[in-house]
Amino acid sequence: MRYVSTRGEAPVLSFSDALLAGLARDGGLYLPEAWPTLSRDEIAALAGKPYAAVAKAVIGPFVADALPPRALDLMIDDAYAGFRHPAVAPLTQIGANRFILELFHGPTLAFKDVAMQLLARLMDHVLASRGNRATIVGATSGDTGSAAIEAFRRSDAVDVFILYPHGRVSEVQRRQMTTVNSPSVHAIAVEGTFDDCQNLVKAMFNHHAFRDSLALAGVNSINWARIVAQVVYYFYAATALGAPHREVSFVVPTGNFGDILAGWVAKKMGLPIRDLTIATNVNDILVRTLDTGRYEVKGVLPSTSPSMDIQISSNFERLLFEALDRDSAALRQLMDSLAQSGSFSVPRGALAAICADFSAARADEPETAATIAKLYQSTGYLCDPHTAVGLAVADKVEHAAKVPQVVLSTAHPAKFPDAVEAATGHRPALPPHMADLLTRRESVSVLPNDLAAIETFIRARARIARGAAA
Ligand SMILES: Cc1ncc(COP(=O)(O)O)c(C=O)c1O
Ligand SMILES: N[C@@H](CCOP(=O)(O)O)C(=O)O
Repeated sequence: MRYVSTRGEAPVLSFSDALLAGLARDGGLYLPEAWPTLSRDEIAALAGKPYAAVAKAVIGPFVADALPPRALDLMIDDAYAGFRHPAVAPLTQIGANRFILELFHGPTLAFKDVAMQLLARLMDHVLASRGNRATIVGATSGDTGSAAIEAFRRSDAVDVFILYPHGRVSEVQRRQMTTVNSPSVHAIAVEGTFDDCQNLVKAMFNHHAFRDSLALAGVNSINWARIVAQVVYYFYAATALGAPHREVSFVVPTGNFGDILAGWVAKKMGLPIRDLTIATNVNDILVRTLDTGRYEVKGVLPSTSPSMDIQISSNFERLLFEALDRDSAALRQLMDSLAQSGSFSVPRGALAAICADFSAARADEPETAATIAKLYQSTGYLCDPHTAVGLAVADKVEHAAKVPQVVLSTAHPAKFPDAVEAATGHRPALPPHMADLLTRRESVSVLPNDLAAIETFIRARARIARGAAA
């Protein structure tokens, strides 16, 4: 399988090269040259299989010619062995035909662990086989950063620099990033929003001299391997609920558009998904885009679901590329307009294609709090505010009653205890492995939203730049 850039001006790469490249050199995002499919029988055979077995079947075609199958299998087994729930991603029924897919049983209590645990093993494997090192730079609104730090902190092959928006993540999220106490891990609080952090990371990748001298690698969903690992749980959940003999719908709390894009990829691979619903908080650029055809960035509003306080929804570029029938020149025009004016209009045909596959709705702050409270009062189930956005939106969208509707639960409620306690009066406790998190010593560098300042900071600390332990 080969990988092409959405912008059409970067080299076509193998899986391993795309894995290490992160952002394409033309500023675009990699995706496969063609979509592999699973037959109805192959999908049916996944029902009831352990999570790791489903992962091997789904991820295998994307890496086929890049890694020996046995190596991939071992990495997948190892990645999911440490999850706190034996099912890795269990389904909980909360209504007649409504289910919550719990994706927060990994080490840092958010869905990011599902992909990041595998990504770290894949990267270590490829770097070791080449005798290389890398410098990871990532942007986070709270969860990608903690998941990446946890997954990579014991790796000798990488240094990790994570940029997060100063004062805009929960205390638990911040402490997960700032209390690691490892010389190869650096938490950087940027005076700005998540969008600023993501723009800085992309700017570092687009600064080729800097990128090459530090061997930059990306762990955000700009990295294709992140998306492909997230495709797995759509197959896992849907086959548990009757696919391929029955269609299933998904509602996905959305910010950077990676998670729901993975659902769309599952559909391209043959999984019978009826509806894919984008659920946003008040940062509703995607809802506005589907409603009006105009993708228009506005200021980021802080919310109780801070991980989705995002306006520039990076992976929407991959969907647009597909909706434009892979016309890179047309895509580049839209991205140029975004860079210059903060907006673009989605061409009519592309918008129709997108709306055929996706619906979208937003939940505001009172709706989110009311949803957490209502679910707790009626069932005793505590959900986090991001999951609550999904649940609130699930109530708003038209839904075929015979089709199971799965709402992705993207974080553990204990990551956002203030919002959960305000809504229910109950403060969720951290699991035992994190019980002392709030008393650990923090180490963080606060830096301005300034590319030169961030690059100077990273260059001074990255072992590759210092020529150390190469
Ligand atoms: C808890 C949580 N829920 C939902 C999302 C949205 O996911 P995506 O950015 O893939 O759309 C994020 C961040 O990405 C998150 O951390
Ligand atoms: N919500 C995310 C934002 C970054 O998303 P990614 O999927 O592109 O890594 C976070 O928690 O950091």
